[in-house]
Amino acid sequence: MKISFIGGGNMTRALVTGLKQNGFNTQDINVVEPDAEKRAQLKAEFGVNVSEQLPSVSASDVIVLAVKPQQLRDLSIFLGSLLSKQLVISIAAGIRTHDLARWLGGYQAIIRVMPNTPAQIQAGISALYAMPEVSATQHQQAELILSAVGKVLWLDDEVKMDAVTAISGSGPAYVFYFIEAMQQAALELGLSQDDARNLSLQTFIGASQLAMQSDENPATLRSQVTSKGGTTEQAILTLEAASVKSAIIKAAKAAAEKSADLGDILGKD
Ligand SMILES: NC(=O)C1=CN([C@@H]2O[C@H](COP(=O)(O)OP(=O)(O)OC[C@H]3O[C@@H](n4cnc5c(N)ncnc54)[C@H](O)[C@@H]3O)[C@@H](O)[C@H]2O)C=CC1
Ligand SMILES: O=C(O)[C@@H]1CCC=N1
Repeated sequence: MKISFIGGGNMTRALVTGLKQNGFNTQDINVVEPDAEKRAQLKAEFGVNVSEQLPSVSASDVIVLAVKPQQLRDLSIFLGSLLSKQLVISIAAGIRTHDLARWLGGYQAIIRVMPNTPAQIQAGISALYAMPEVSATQHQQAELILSAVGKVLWLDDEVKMDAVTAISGSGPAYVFYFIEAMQQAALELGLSQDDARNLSLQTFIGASQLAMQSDENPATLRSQVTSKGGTTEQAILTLEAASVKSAIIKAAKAAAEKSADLGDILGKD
């Protein structure tokens, strides 16, 4: 299977890293990227083919659209004439498949995907939504690519993509934000950089794995850490007083709303 990525930025790098680590032949990957420095870096780092020219994608079985949502329309209007039988995968936040199909001149072999950056260590999770016209083989092609870099779930309703974007697409940023705060606290409490990093990250990994493997819900697991009159209780009381949980919920809802807005606004053209 030959894959072309259009846009050689953060998410393409994450996907290509994961695919390479999983044994995918990078000679079968082509990246179209206007920035010469990025092209040279991608070629040197991954051994992929790179091009400045969009027509280079015609020879691929799968074309992954990995440009910013705001860049997708202009690109798609040109891309439409180059398509014959390829599967088009769009990872752009917010952009709905029927708008993309319209920009591509009525081309409907489209799967919309929301991946996330842990794909680069094959620990991603991607949600996929296929237009009804997508063939069984094309479903398998998309699943093969995305399952090489993490877990995969299919959505039956494209509307859910806004929620997925807010949770797993943007989610790594919320987790890194929390880790930043934990590390800063560790430093302010007098620990070294190394100890701050190790203690924070191993705590995140350990707690996540425990939550994954346990039958208990996170609130119960939290209560098992929280001794009455103890240290955790003081921390949780402080978090509650600062409305941290409701701020996180509000943040995710703002992300979902932004995804829907991008679809509404950019889809008008
Ligand atoms: N970064 C993330 O965590 C995630 C991003 N996404 C989506 O992936 C897409 C790309 O995001 P990033 O990689 O973060 O953005 P980015 O800005 O890092 O990469 C976009 C790349 O596209 C290139 N580009 C611009 N116009 C182009 C054109 N006409 N032809 C070819 N390449 C062109 C730019 O030079 C840039 O290198 C976005 O639509 C975003 O919504 C989806 C899931 C997660
Ligand atoms: O921030 C963004 O718009 C993209 C989509 C999900 C993660 N990054």
